[in-house]
Amino acid sequence: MQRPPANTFNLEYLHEITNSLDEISKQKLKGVILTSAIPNIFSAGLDIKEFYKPDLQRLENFWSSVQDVFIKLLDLDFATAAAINGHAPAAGCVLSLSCEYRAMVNGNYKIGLNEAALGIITTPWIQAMMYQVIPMKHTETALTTAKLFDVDEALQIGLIDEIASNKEDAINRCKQYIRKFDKIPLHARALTKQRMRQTPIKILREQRDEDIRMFVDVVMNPSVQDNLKDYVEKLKNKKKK
Ligand SMILES: CC/C=C\C/C=C\C/C=C\CC/C=C/CC(=O)SCCNC(=O)CCNC(=O)[C@H](O)C(C)(C)COP(=O)(O)OP(=O)(O)OC[C@H]1O[C@@H](n2cnc3c(N)ncnc32)[C@H](O)[C@@H]1OP(=O)(O)O
Repeated sequence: MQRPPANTFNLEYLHEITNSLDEISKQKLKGVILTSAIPNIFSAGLDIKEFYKPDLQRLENFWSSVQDVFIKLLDLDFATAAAINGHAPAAGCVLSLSCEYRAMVNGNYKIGLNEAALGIITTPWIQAMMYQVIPMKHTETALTTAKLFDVDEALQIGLIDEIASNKEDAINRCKQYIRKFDKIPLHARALTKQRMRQTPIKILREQRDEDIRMFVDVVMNPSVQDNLKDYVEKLKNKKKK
């Protein structure tokens, strides 16, 4: 990912990602590694500008595009791994959860889902993605407390699989993970993966419209807009301090 300054997802970038995923799905690949070209930030999540004082039509398109990206990512036949070379809050964390394996670079980085702190409720398919990786009890506590984990904590609860010393090491660990499937029939691997992931995929496919309505309702809630206003200001003012 290379969308400075923080690899955030706006509508256009989501379309680019969808096109790339369509492209790679046609190729006979062993696996894909998601990482960031931006030092210290894997992804800062969704672009807050998309949902602060939004245009309604664009907001609906935006969430529908988020759904598209995750349906495609969860459903990829080949192995997926994330070399998390920096902060991965919110949708940055969800992106890594869509992969089968996560190596995170050691450093003063945070990963987790902090939406509740903004008054936002995570949707059922995202909750399912998290409790397929870490136990339900940890998921509930993490989501309700808007917990952002440091690297050691993330390893301890299983939110990441390994700690890497740097980006290259993280990528090498991802490659080693992908090589584990060299001798496994592709079809068997792909179907097993699909069945393991059927909960979030099924929710996403069957409840798309309801999910969009829920998202729009949450975002347009006046108290959420107030929270977002403060949050945007806080991010802007960070540099001035
Ligand atoms: C709100 C969603 C609404 C409804 C959802 C409902 C249901 C769905 C539930 C879950 C779905 C999945 C979740 C999605 C929600 C999100 O992803 S919301 C985004 C949440 N992200 C964050 O809270 C991260 C905010 N950023 C940071 O904490 C820091 O930037 C970070 C620790 C990542 C890096 O810190 P640092 O290295 O110091 O860099 P800066 O803070 O200086 O940032 C660099 C520039 O990037 C801009 N920026 C950072 N994050 C965002 C962002 N999310 N959107 C837009 N812009 C962002 C920042 O302003 C700086 O810009 P500048 O250089 O000043 O121009």
